[in-house]
Amino acid sequence: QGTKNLPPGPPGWPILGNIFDLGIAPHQALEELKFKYGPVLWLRLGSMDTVVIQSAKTAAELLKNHDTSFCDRKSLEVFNCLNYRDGSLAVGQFSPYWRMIRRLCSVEMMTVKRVNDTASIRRKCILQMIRSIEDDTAAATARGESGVVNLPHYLFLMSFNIVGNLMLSRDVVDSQCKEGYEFFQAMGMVSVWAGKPNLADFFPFLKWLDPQGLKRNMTRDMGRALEIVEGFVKERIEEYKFGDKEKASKDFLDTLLEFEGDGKDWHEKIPYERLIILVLEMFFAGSETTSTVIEWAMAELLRQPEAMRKVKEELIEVVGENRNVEESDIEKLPYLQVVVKETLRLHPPLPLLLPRNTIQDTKFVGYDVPKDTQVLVNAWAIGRDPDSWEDPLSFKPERFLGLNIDYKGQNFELIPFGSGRRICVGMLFAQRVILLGLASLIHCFNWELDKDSTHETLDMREKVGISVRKLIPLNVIPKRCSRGMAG
Ligand code: HEM
Repeated sequence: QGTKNLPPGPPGWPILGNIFDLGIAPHQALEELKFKYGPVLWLRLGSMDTVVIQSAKTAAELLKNHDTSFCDRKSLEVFNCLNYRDGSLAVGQFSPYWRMIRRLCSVEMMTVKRVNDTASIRRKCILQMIRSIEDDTAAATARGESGVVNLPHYLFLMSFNIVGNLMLSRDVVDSQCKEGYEFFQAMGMVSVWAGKPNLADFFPFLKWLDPQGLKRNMTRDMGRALEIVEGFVKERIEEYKFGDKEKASKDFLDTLLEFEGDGKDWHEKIPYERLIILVLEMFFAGSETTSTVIEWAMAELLRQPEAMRKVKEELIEVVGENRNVEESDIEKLPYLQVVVKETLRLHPPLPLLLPRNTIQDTKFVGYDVPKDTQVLVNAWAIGRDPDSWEDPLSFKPERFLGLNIDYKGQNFELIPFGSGRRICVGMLFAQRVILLGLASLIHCFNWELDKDSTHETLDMREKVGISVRKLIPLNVIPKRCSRGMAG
């Protein structure tokens, strides 16, 4: 790199560079390196230059003061199949198309009004989840079994269905929707292929060889998922033609289909192929991330019976026992809110956010960062940084009471949704689903751990994939307690 003043980092191997420094849980391995090299780290991953940012102060510098230089994305090689990247908002390049979609999301689809107007969708899907948990537990008990449920399974179905209703106004995973199950399966596999480390990301000369077969598998499964979404889109276009469907309100698909240009960055309709990619992407971006947070929150609360008791008491006081929790109750549930903040601090589902890429040579906190460098922000390490947090590894929701720190991209010690131009577009939706989902689970049931664990021994190890989940899915026994949820 000639005379450039690059950030410090560990020496690398010839050709391979620092690939082995990443280990199986890169966010954890990178945090270790921070203690030796400081909060701005330089790595060479094969032929990919990488900068890692690991403190609140440097993250603020990057995402507030240098966001323009770092607002491009570095995309994984598996997303280069089926022209996915061209249509994508999340891994798409910083371009007029990206600006147009981003603006459409912020101004039309993800506004506070739209989020408020879709409260009934979240309510319906969360009630469906509660009912399935109840029915399955009753059936298991009737068979003489213990009634243990695999909580993440129900959570994932619930959040997947919420996205389906927001995007397409339909229960995608439903016995009435025959393609739904196949779509659900295909999307599960898309997450698997996207979550596996791929040698072709580090060595571009391996791209055409696809040595692990990841791109081949992705092409098959994403291809199937796109075909199914295309079927849904065609159905909608037919409905428009015959005008046979009265809809109370527009969904995401209507907004995309009706769009005809913004007079600024885009002057035509959204190309059909890209529109399908965008719909699919919302399932990908919005399901596992959201459900994972609820699972971690439940696991933390089951380890701390005192905190669980406080959430429950607050719910009984505000909601009572004879009706369901509503979104309008949430603002009166301060303890629930801090439980969610504390969960997002310790368990951001995307610990390294989504990789950025530099669009130009940039001087950053005294270092030179060349054009086309991958930039990772370790939100996981920042959330556990002793310089920002007292007793950082303990789950203590109380720390947030009376503290004006939120996760909306202004406080850089807590950035699970990122910050700046590329901050998560689904943040408001996710926040509502997490709060209402968690509140409803705790309001309706008393939860016990299965016989293999106690609150002291519950396994909290992480599994790294497209998001970071619990290695051992949370298996719990629900005991029905509230009389709400009947309707
Ligand atoms: C707990 C739930 C979620 C978490 C933690 C999360 C986190 C993130 C993060 C860290 C980013 C990258 C931010 C950056 O680069 O600064 C992101 C981007 C994005 N998220 Fe989320 N997300 C969640 C839920 C959702 C939901 C529900 C949706 C949509 C329905 C969504 C859609 C997106 C999209 C489209 C982007 C790309 C934005 C862009 O590149 O311009 N996310 N999310």
